[in-house]
Amino acid sequence: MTIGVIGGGAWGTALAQVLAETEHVLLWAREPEVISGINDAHENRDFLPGVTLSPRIHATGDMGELARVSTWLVVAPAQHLRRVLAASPLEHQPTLVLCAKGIEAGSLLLMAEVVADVAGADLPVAILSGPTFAGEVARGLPTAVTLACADEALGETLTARLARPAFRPYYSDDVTGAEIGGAVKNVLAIACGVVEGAGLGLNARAALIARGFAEMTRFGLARGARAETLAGLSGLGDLVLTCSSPNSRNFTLGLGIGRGETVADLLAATRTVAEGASTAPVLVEAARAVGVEMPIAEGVAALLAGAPIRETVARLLARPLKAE
Ligand SMILES: NC(=O)c1ccc[n+]([C@@H]2O[C@H](COP(=O)([O-])OP(=O)(O)OC[C@H]3O[C@@H](n4cnc5c(N)ncnc54)[C@H](O)[C@@H]3O)[C@@H](O)[C@H]2O)c1
Ligand SMILES: O=P(O)(O)OC[C@H](O)CO
Repeated sequence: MTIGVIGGGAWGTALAQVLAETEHVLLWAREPEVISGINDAHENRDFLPGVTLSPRIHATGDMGELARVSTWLVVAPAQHLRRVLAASPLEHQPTLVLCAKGIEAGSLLLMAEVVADVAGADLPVAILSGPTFAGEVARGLPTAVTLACADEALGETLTARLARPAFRPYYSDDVTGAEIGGAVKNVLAIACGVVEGAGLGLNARAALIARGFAEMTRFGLARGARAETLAGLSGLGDLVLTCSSPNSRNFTLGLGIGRGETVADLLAATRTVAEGASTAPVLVEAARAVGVEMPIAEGVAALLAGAPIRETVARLLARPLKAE
């Protein structure tokens, strides 16, 4: 085995498939049926059905096996990252490439900050983020991502290591910017889904994307991100993708809310994760903590808590007029 992946959801499986073009991949998954499906039938029917997986991917439920490889792509959902890492053999000092998009509830920490909290700041960490629907990546369709790492030499090594003919990472040293773009776009995708589901029109969706991007930028700058990172693949690139397609789980959650379904029913009906649902209230709290206004994110958090759509939209439109 040459490289590890933690998390056998759609994204962990798609990344394993891309890496397996040239490497042997050890994939840790939680679900016994995912492990046996990958090893015996070369398919992850639960989270990425319809894709024949490389025989170079070996799935395991034993975290201890990860000690055999020194680089791990960590693809557990944001709210589970801390617990999953705490159970892993971190004492072997692996290099971690973090692939979840979110902010931890309670601590308000970004993913790299969670790692520093769990394992100490010395562990080498990078962020992989960008416009990446798992199904497209797994099918080998052209995709570009941001690979952010504060250590330039390591970042460039990882960029070269993860690149494949149709999978193109761009290096950045702005870890915070890459993290914030990915976390915030999920919340805005829910808003765009609501607009679609409630039939509020394409003008409204374009306004949400543009004003949502302004919110992302204000929050990012306040947290030390750079504007050009937020305007790149991991920010604006992913925002445009996720806000314009029902292939997005976050957009689809919003679509259901917009059509009048309850959030509880929508979340109960799926095993897949819509990170924006847990990120929205956390983002609102994190923005308040740095004195940044995020009215769209607040609207999404209110809708997720059960506020009526009509009132939430009216509140957004009634805000004082201001300069763009
Ligand atoms: N699917 C994509 O297209 C895509 C693309 C880029 C980034 N991401 C990000 O990758 C992360 C993982 O998403 P995904 O799409 O692979 O997941 P998924 O929705 O396909 O599957 C859910 C995942 O959550 C895991 N899970 C559920 N309960 C858990 C628990 N208690 N502890 C640990 N893990 C648990 C499951 O094992 C499974 O791996 C998310 O942060 C997501 O935003 C996803
Ligand atoms: O399906 P979503 O909404 O989780 O989006 C998947 C990826 O993050 C798109 O880049």
